[in-house]
Amino acid sequence: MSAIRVENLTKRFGDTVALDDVSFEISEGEFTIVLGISGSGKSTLLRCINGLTAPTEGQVIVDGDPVTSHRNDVAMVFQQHNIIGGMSAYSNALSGSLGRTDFLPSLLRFNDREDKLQALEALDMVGLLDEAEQRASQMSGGQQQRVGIARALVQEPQILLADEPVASLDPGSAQTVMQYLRGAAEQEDLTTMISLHQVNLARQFGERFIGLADGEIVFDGYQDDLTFDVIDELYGGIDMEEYLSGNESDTTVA
Ligand SMILES: Nc1ncnc2c1ncn2[C@@H]1O[C@H](COP(=O)(O)OP(=O)(O)OP(=O)(O)O)[C@@H](O)[C@H]1O
Repeated sequence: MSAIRVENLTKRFGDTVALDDVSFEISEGEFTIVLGISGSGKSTLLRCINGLTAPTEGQVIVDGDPVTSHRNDVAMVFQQHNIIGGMSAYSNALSGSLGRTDFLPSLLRFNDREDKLQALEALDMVGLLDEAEQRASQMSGGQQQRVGIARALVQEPQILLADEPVASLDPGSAQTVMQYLRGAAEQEDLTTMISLHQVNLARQFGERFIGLADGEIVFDGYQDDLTFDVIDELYGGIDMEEYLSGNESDTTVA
């Protein structure tokens, strides 16, 4: 059974067609990167998959069930780190356990030893165990994003979505965050979908790629199929000379 099945998904915002009859299936454990220029529909697609946005037509099936609202087994990491600056990295990670159960029971679970261990394990997985006590607001953008990933992991998702998780980071931090994301996804055997602006990072870390343009799928394939011609078609103005010269870390295209 596919982990995610998107069936004839269309999303309109007034006259704007953000997604236009999009269909694909993602197998369990696949690490997929969604590519496309700004406005191509990447965020809308991810938001429909985790139930934050309701489709106009079509549906998303997760683990055999149609998505009708937000699901706790689908975790999302956002571009803006969405963590609480005044709390420690550890407390932020631990708060991921709140989404797992109803509010009151989850509050009572807040002190569960198991949850605490899990928060520490998740911080370890993103390389921040030594910084567990540090206040999130005092951490770098990349570290804060890793805290966000740790919190998502504590949620115990089956599916991990990340909407441009490294868009606001410098190239080095972006690389590090992607390394931890891929590593955690592999370790936890998560089905993962990430939207990215950076083609170089996509090629480096992606397994499967879905390319969107004007809300339609224009590419769906694996590493070997993602040729420069495909990238050029997706992004048009990308500076391929710079890309091929190895100065890839700044190849942000949208
Ligand atoms: N809540 C909304 N209300 C109105 N229009 C929207 C809304 N959300 C998205 N859109 C429009 O839908 C289209 C797709 O937007 P979306 O954010 O999904 O693209 P994207 O590829 O994620 O872009 P970016 O990379 O800039 O985040 C755009 O034209 C956008 O303006």
